[in-house]
Amino acid sequence: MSVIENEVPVRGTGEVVLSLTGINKRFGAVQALTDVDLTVRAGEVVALVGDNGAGKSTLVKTIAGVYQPDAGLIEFDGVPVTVAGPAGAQHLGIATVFQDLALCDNLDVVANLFLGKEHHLGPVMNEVSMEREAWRLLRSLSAKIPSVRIPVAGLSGGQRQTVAIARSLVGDPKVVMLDEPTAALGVAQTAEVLNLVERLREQGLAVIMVSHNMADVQAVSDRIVVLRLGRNAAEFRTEEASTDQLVAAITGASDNVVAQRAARRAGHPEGEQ
Ligand SMILES: Nc1ncnc2c1ncn2[C@@H]1O[C@H](COP(=O)(O)OP(=O)(O)OP(=O)(O)O)[C@@H](O)[C@H]1O
Repeated sequence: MSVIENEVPVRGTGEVVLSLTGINKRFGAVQALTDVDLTVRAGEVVALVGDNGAGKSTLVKTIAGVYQPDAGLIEFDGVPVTVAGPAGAQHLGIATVFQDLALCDNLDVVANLFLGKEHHLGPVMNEVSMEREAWRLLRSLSAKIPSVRIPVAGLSGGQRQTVAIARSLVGDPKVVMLDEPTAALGVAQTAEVLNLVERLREQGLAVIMVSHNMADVQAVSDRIVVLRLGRNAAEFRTEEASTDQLVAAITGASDNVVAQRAARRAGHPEGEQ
């Protein structure tokens, strides 16, 4: 098995890649999202947090093209876009790793990575090219996968998450959304997955990570966006947010001076209050 050099494309960091303004989404009588704003830059990890029912999944699915917003603006690379279905999201360069990972247990790592996007050489699949690309992707994530020719059923939870994240990189996206990537993982595997998130940031990707785990969020994100009852409740620079402040913002006990100041500070340059 050949291992080629680790070519990792690094994009310009700091530019706004994805921007959502005033997003609204209603399901029948339920107003799931009300005037939600979200911005993600290249080389930035934004954690999306909130209690059950806060609207995180609805927002992720709206960005992923699964739902169409009732109102609001989505801009990708500064251009207003309509994310017309999951294929439209993929075409724009928005990849999503959903919680169920949607891996085919009986297929090997290579087959899972390129499911539906197989490389062809004339009428036959180009296994050599796919295997080479599989190793390149896994190495770009510093992933610990022993072989790309074993069925994913034999992999650990962390390795399965690794394969799902590597698969999201096929097609060279600019935005990667991770829905609860460490749910149900042990301590070591969680650390492994958080390392992958760091690698995504290093590659200049804009990363949105949904998580209930405040320790994970604080370990790996640059910014934390809190949703509550379908609205923006607070936003923090991660290094400025204490766990107490986060919990207060999530639960709604944030209508106190400390959390409001933190939220204001996150939205303004230093010294500008
Ligand atoms: N397809 C749907 N049909 C009807 N209501 C929905 C649908 N999807 C979400 N909702 C409702 O929208 C609101 C937001 O739900 P959402 O799943 O986005 O929250 P969440 O923050 O992801 O919660 P969790 O952490 O439990 O996954 C909830 O009141 C939910 O019941």
